[in-house]
Amino acid sequence: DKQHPGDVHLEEVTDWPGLKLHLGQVSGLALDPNNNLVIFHRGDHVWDENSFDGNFIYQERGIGPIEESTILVVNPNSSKILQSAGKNLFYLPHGITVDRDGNFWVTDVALHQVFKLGPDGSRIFTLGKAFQPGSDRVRFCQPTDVAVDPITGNFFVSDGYCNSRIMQFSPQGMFIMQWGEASSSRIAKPGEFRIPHSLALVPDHGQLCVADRENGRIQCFHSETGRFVKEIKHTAFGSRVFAVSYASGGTLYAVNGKSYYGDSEPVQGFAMNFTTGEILDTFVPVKKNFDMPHDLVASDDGAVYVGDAHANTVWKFSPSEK
Ligand SMILES: O=C(N[C@@H](O)C(=O)O)c1ccccc1
Repeated sequence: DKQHPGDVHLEEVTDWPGLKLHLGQVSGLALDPNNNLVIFHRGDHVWDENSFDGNFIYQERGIGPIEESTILVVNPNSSKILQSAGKNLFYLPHGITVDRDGNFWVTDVALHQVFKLGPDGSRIFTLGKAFQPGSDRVRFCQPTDVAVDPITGNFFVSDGYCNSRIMQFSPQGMFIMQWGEASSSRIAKPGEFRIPHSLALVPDHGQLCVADRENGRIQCFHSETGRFVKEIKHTAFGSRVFAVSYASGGTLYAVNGKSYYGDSEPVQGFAMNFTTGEILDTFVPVKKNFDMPHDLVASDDGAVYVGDAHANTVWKFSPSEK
């Protein structure tokens, strides 16, 4: 394909100024219609083992929302901050996407809500009941990501750490349909999830791909019907796949994660041929290591950005001749 022929290798842009951005836990990355990088981070808030009780109720409501800008729009080369938004709105940012009109769509796992913000960062609407986890049509449970169909304007929500479903809504936020169920046995079947963690629309194939995190696999579905199309899974993924991203041109990108029982697979980025699923390339930073790469976004010009929720860093990778 045009952007990732076999003889190209992604290498870290080691002098990218974005490495110097002062960020909290980086939970989500997106690209806006001008191909600027959008970073969603947690400022001085962290998600750790004390953040929630056994019923997924956020325990740190008293500290209030993050006061600093949680949404930064930066120049992809100079990393100059072009816009700051998302002040005093969020408690635990998670996923982000920007639609073709420049609206920001985000999830907050503490609020259990999905927000649509206008291009200026103003709140347009929210779905979900603040701080109230649930699994009906008006409540989420730690929703993880949003994807917006550029043709229909319908949007999808991956819900979530404590649910196992993908929900589809109309452009105005009316529930349309949902699919998915929890993986019950060790062998996960198609359409089952163990933390649907990240979404990637593949518009040229009419598909929505999901990072099925704890099943260590990517599942792709027909976006209009929810019908299972295929699974992409590799031994090299190890036990957890955190994020997936698709840039027009046929390449699907993903990052895996350390597993609890420390299996041997290294934590790295993957570039795959979307059609065949084969791994075309893997990539890691040059100096620092990935700690918990949490999201990634691939741009049509071949650059790939990885955000790390423990290293509090965003890395930039670009294709170079092998
Ligand atoms: O997965 C976790 N966090 C990341 O995904 C994230 O920070 O979004 C997590 C799980 C248990 C306890 C604390 C954090």
